[in-house]
Formats: sequence, structure tokens, C-alpha cells
Amino acid sequence: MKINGQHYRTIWLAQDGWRVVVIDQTRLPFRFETVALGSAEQAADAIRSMVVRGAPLIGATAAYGVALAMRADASDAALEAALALLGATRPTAVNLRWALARMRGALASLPATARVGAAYAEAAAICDEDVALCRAIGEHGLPLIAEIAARKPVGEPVNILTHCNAGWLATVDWGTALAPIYLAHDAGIPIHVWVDETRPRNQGAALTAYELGSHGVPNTVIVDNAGGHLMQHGQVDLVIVGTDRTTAAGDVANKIGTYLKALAAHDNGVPFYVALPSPTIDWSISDGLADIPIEERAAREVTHLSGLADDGEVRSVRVVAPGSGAANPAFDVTPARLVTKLITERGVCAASVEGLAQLFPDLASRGTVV
Ligand SMILES: CSC[C@@H](O)[C@@H](O)C(=O)COP(=O)(O)O
Repeated sequence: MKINGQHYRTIWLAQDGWRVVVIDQTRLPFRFETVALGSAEQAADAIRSMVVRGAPLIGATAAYGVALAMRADASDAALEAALALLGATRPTAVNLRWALARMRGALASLPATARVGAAYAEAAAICDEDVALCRAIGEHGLPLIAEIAARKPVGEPVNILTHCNAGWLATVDWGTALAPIYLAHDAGIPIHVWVDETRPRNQGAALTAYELGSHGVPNTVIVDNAGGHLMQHGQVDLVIVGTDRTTAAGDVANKIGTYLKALAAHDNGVPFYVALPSPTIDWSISDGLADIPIEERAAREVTHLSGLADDGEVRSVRVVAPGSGAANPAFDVTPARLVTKLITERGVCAASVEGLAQLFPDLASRGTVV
């Protein structure tokens, strides 16, 4: 993704060759700042505090967190401690567990002296693969948008609604839900994106609008409750969202509020697509409602909002009546029956055991290593 004409991934190695640089997403869209992570503890903090967020980027950061830990101490005990520390940062995105399992698989059988180099190489491979997976998701999703564009009067944009941020910032590059949108835009298809603001943390208003705007994709931010109204009035052609964990049967956990968008889409005959790379599939479970752990975050994210004040400073203000409590479930589960199709790196499939198994026979039969 280009920011001010310069291409950035969301995670890279510092010039010193060992620290791990990430974009501080808590500062966007008003400040573009990077942070250099120098230890597993700092990587864990970055994930926990959502300096980095989005399922694939959480996994990539955790992988580099293990490499940082190995640089400090490459013993068996240090490896296990780093895996435990990083694994406890956020519960819902299965990419975290997937990346850590992969790091353990790459390192555990090696002598301590070989672990640092192998850990950096494996983390870099996870990042490079994520870029390729997301690009492939874009290529498989593009025809779905092109088909709708072909049915519209020439020049009329395809209106796509998205929730949260499942773009470049949530991955290493390209994004999942936004990858088909970028490719369609680059192919000259007129696109307009309805961006759900995505309370409480406003990943839509702050991050999705920022990155779409940086790429020149026309977009309009709406309050989370506007989607149903727009669908009733024929102003949404399709919905594309990402996911933090998809079951082997196609249930999808994504940012809180996704389920309500799926219900509204279903009621209005609007196609509801979920884009995901295979590391987001948890092959060990099939009932999303029963088996996907839903992160409960701090009440302060609900009681307070932060934004740019007229004096140019970013400030936090309370919006909830003093004394009232606040609940903050960060994700919800959309049952497979409400998902039109899944868009993956291997193609588009039904959100079902059969659909996923057909595209991923190798992974479906093996189950997830966790
Ligand atoms: C490609 S990212 C898919 C999901 O991780 C994304 O939609 C999402 O819900 C992110 O939640 P977040 O709490 O910002 O990490």
C-alpha cells in the first residue's frame, strides 16, 4: 500500500536488521508513526494495546515476537515462555495461535544456536506468504465485483459495504476484504465503499477510510446502524467483510456488529461475502457460537471516544453518562447460513463443511495444529 507515494508493508525489519518496525495504528488517521519493537514483551504489548491489530497482522507480529525472544535467549524454556506470553494477548483471532504453532514447529527441534536465524526466516516467510494469500483473495474476489459492475449502467459505481478494517492495515499488505476492492479499483471499475465506523474503536472511520482514501478509492463513512437502511433502499450492491476465525463449517467471527449486517443483508437479498486466508480457518471446531472465544475488552473503549480536537491535538472524551457501566464484546459470530460465499486464496466457496473441504482437502483432513 502506498502512503504519500511510498510503498509500505505494515511490518518490516529495522535498519539494524533485528528490531521489528510496525505502524502505530492507535495514532492513525491523524498521525503516521512507526514503533520499533525490541523484545517479545514489546511485541505482546503492541498486540494487546492494538498498536497492531487485524487477524493476519497479529499472527505476523507474534511470529516476529518469537524471533525477538530467541535473540535474547534461545533456550527451550525461553521459547515456551515466549509462545505463552504472545499466545495470551488476544483470544479470538486464530491466526495468532496458527503463527505461534508454526514458529514452535520450525524451532523446537533445532539446537538453540540455530534458532535465532530460523525464527527470523520463518517470521519473514509468514509475512511474505500473507502478502501472496491476500493478493490471491483479491484476484478471486475481483470477478464478483466485476459481475455486478457489468449489470450496472456504464460509470455507475458498485456500492460495497464493509465493517471494521480488513484491509492492508489488518494484514501485511493488500488486506482480505479490501483486496478485491483495490484490484477492482485498479482495473478501472468504478467503486464506492460504505465504511461502517465500527464502534467502539472506530477501525472503519479511522483505518479503513484512511487506507481507502490513500489508495484513491471513493468512500463514505456511515454510523454502524445505517447499513440496514441503505440496504433497504438499494444502495448496497454487496457486503465484504473479513474474519478473525472461521470454523470448518463456515461460521465466521468478526468485529462486533458484523452479524447485524449479515442479518440485514439476508433480509434485503444483498450478497454477504467473507474474505479470509486459510490461516484464519480453525479446522478443529464447527460450531462458531459455542466454540469461538469472544474477547471482552475494557469498558473505557465504550465510555470514551478519542479524536482530533479543533486545536489539532488528539483528545479523549467521555460520551457515556457518569456512573453507567459498559459492556464491550469485541467480536460476534455470523452463522454460515447468512454467508453468501467465502473468498479465499484458493477460490470462492460455500460457507459449509463441504465447500471448505473441497477447496482445502489437505488442511480439512489434518485439522489445525494448536
Ligand atoms: C483481515 S482482518 C479480519 C479481522 O481481523 C477484522 O475484520 C477485525 O475484526 C479486526 O479486529 P481488531 O479488533 O481491530 O483486531
